[in-house]
Amino acid sequence: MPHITDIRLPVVQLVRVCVEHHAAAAGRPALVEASVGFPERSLTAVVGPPGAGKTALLRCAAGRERPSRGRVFKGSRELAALDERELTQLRRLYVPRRPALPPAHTVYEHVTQAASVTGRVPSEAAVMEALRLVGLEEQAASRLTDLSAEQHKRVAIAAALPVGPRVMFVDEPSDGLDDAGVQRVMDAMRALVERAGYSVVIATRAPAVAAWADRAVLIGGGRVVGKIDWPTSDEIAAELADQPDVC
Ligand SMILES: Nc1ncnc2c1ncn2[C@@H]1O[C@H](COP(=O)(O)OP(=O)(O)OP(=O)(O)O)[C@@H](O)[C@H]1O
Repeated sequence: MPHITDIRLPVVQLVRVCVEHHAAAAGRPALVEASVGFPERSLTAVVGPPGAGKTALLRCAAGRERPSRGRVFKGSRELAALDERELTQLRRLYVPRRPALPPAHTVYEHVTQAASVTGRVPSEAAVMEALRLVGLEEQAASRLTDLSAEQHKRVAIAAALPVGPRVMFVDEPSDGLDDAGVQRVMDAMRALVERAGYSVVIATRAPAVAAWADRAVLIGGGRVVGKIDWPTSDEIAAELADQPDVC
């Protein structure tokens, strides 16, 4: 079992992050003084109701959105100090709710091409290892059009693997999937943690999905309102229900 201790340096850390870009339209800031760290070799679920700020938090952590205030660190370095290549690497590690994949490509071609945007073409061994980690090595030659929504999610995760830091942000991994699909996607993420030492961060509305994680970070109304280690679905649901200002 992986251990979470607060003395380990987080792979990525947010310190009092505020996102106010759309505050006027939304009626409130997307994030308010959100502080959270994501330790290596761990699966963290950011969980809360619709509009709570989960996507904003993951996008800030992945360098896709610049906070209005506060700081984001990758290891000991602030994102603002990273060069463009390092930022591009980090941004690729965010997998959106519905990844758009080019239909004409095979799985192998897509992972190779997607990983090459940072300027380094991954070796065949690195691509096959990424596909093995997400359980798709036998689909390497399949066209993306022939795969299911669940397999698309795993391809999108694999495409982020061959280059870059060992951290991964997956927005709503269970969106649109049946129970078997959720199981396969979560198994793939658990493999990244256990077999490759990744810090995997997911955003989800569903306490039952968050219960797969080593730690649940509860978010409501743009604020981090709680953290539960080794959470159960019931504990998460109860804690969220107790929050007066959760959305
Ligand atoms: N481009 C935008 N324009 C206007 N408001 C926005 C925009 N992006 C985010 N928001 C607002 O910021 C807040 C947080 O949104 P965010 O998408 O981070 O929430 P979420 O918890 O991921 O929600 P969901 O579960 O529905 O994906 C919401 O109030 C949302 O309406």
